[in-house]
Amino acid sequence: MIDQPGSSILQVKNLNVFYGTFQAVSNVSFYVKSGEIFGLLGPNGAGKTSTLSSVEGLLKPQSGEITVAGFNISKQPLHARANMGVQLQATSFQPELTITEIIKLYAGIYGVNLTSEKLNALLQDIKLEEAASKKFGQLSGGQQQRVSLVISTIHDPILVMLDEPTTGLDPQSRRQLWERIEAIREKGHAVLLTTHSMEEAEAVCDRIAIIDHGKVIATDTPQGLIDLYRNDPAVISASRKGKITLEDVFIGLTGKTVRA
Ligand SMILES: Nc1ncnc2c1ncn2[C@@H]1O[C@H](COP(=O)(O)OP(=O)(O)OP(=O)(O)O)[C@@H](O)[C@H]1O
Repeated sequence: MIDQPGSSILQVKNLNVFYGTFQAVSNVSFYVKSGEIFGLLGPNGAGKTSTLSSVEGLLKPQSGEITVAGFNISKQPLHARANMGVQLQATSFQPELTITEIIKLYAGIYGVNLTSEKLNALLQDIKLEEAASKKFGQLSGGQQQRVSLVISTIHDPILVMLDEPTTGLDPQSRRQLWERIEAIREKGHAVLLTTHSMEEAEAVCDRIAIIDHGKVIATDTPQGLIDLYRNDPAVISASRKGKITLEDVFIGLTGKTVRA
């Protein structure tokens, strides 16, 4: 049941994804409002990427309805996709191209008029102005992530989707990326991200959904989930430091077993 979607930019209703006979996503529903950062949390194999790929239109779900900015992803895919920005994996970019060439290439693909002032401002913003002529393949993982986020937001989409955006980043780069994600929220746009970091979920997400075995098992604000489950015996037994954290709630709800 979707409660109070309000001014939702993204609505996902009763999403079901199968790979052959295996059901990876089962009746998943959630919404993301304007000015909201929404996190999908779940153990390995829970169905987060399958959900994200369905929203991105890269995967055709067996059933369910997805609307982005009011456009149905299967009926009006071009309109829906024009309103979203997807952070691509570093391996999606041509390593021989320079940062400048890659940013210009994607600006062209998205039909964005990128003046040299705007390009310089973007490069300054991600602290890569001096590396502008470096080949993408020569950048560190963190630098590549920053370029990738710039590209996903170059056409100023109202929904930005990030699959584990800060994995492998040092604390400084992670903080900087969080600030960039928060700047998207401040514009009144929406962010859907996946993360394995409970710290990240608590630091930047306004609401989260915990997914396990393809199903949403809880949705609330991080603090709301802690308050709701703090007396749950499984959550208390997961607690390590005498106080209940979001990670304790996550382990309490999804179990201690490492997924195959
Ligand atoms: N192309 C595919 N063919 C068959 N099974 C798949 C395929 N893609 C994903 N799966 C399976 O679907 C389930 C959900 O995978 P998914 O990648 O959505 O999980 P996830 O929550 O993103 O996991 P992780 O945290 O490990 O990235 C897993 O059991 C996975 O093995």
